[in-house]
Amino acid sequence: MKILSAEQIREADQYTIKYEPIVSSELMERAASKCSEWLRKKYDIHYSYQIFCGVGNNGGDGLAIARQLFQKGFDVKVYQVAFSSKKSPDFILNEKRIQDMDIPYKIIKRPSEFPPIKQQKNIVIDTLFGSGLNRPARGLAADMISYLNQESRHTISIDLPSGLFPEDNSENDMDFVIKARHTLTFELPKLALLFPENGPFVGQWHLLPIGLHPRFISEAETNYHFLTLEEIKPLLQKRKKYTHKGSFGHVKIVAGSRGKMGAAILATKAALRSGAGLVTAHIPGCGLESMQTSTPEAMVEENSGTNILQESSVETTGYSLGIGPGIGKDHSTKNFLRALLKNCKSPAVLDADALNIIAEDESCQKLIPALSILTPHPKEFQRIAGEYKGDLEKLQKQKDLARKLNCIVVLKGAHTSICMPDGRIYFNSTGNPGMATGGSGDVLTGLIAGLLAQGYSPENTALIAVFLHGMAGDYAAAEESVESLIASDLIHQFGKVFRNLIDS
Ligand SMILES: NC(=O)C1=CN([C@@H]2O[C@H](COP(=O)(O)OP(=O)(O)OC[C@H]3O[C@@H](n4cnc5c(N)ncnc54)[C@H](O)[C@@H]3O)[C@@H](O)[C@H]2O)[C@@H](O)CC1
Ligand SMILES: Nc1ncnc2c1ncn2[C@@H]1O[C@H](COP(=O)(O)OP(=O)(O)O)[C@@H](O)[C@H]1O
Ligand SMILES: [K+]
Repeated sequence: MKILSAEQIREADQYTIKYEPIVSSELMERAASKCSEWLRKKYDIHYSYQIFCGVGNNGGDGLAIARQLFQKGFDVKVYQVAFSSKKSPDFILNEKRIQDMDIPYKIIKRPSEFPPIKQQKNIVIDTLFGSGLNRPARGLAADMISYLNQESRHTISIDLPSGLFPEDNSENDMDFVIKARHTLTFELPKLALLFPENGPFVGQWHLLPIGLHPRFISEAETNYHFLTLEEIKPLLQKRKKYTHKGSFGHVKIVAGSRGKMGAAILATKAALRSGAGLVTAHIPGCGLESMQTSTPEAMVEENSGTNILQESSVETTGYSLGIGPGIGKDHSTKNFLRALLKNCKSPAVLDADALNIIAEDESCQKLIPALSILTPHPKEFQRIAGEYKGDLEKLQKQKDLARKLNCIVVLKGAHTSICMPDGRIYFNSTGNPGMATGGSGDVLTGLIAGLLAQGYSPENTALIAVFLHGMAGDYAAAEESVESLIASDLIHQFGKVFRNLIDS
């Protein structure tokens, strides 16, 4: 699914109006009815609504939502926040409709007119600004936003939390952005909804399709995508009858040190459960017994080091390598990694301490095979890419790094972003906070290495693995809870994930 800019979304609205064709007020009516349906599904008739409208089309949405809820018998109060006299034509039309009905409607011109916010079974609908915001909120609008943030316990924003720009908020004044519990956004996700720093404003967001013209969307150019099931399903290969273990590649997990063998075991098990034909774990001697006992399906190759990985020759030809979980940063491990990378000619997966080591050693970065997949979490990313001010700058640094190293950079977190060397970025749609638990990254490393071994391109490997990993997290959380989820649970869910994706 594409992520478009505010400008492109405006064009998509206009294109839909012209070529569907549909009059703009009808498009607004359609958008509003998606919102009121969503609200009615979630909140029963005992809930009341206080709807705060600006004077543009976002405010127009608010007026139409108010009318639709009122017609269904809900207790609705509507407020126009008169921060400007320039009302949009569709706002004026909907204002007229509301005034012709018996819906309580007040115009707020100054803060002393702010109404009390009902606390019990009451929803505040925020339609002050949507994608038309062109400067930070000031004056009456800013005061209204502060007041609602202070008084309302249950705010739902339409299209965007008012005050938030759809992409770049680096120059915004975040004191004057609505803090919503839910954001109902139209048709396509906006970049700002995917940034962790905007989480407190956006709350949980939901996509409501409003039937923008598919031709415009399919022809629109963008570097940003939202990764959904529809994109992933066609990428998956079904196993053929006359295949054998040699058909599914050989993974080598290079991982572990004393006290951190769990990382190696999790990555190895994940590689096995990803469907790789063979998996070998290259580990320090201290891990031999635990690995063989916990994971009898894997072969073990003992490093010359007892407690850490140190210089020894490792065969890399014919393997998909997953390097880094739990290896530490000992001087001898650094030398080992350098020699390993020098030797390795095909794309590998680099994670955890492998990334921390290359972060400190620029010359080592040049040894990373082209189209390798790097999987830093935000702290590891900062070590390699340097400091950044906000999430937009972080994204730019991610692009710079992917281009510089000619690698795929998977920046982990909620909505993990996957950046290709040419600058395309995919944001993941699966996963949940239950996955913020030690070892879940190691599982991802094993899964990526396992898919890579089976012949998926590095690009498709990264997309599929991140999506499946999150899906496994969602299944695990649904079966147990986000609180109790541990990394091994993810591996246990791989079976169900594959079955649902490939066989369905
Ligand atoms: N036909 C359409 O184009 C559709 C538009 N829709 C809604 O329309 C919204 C966009 O509407 P608009 O473009 O009218 O803009 P908004 O309603 O988002 O913004 C309101 C107006 O306020 C002004 N403004 C911007 N920043 C301001 C500030 N800081 N202080 C004071 N005034 C400011 C702008 O000139 C803008 O016209 C979308 O977010 C969506 O909610 C939906 O109804 C779907 C259909
Ligand atoms: N809040 C969250 N929502 C979705 N996914 C998350 C969240 N927090 C963490 N994850 C996922 O869990 C994994 C954590 O990886 P990482 O930080 O490397 O853990 P570890 O090093 O302990 O294995 C990543 O794949 C990340 O995307
Ligand atoms: K809004």
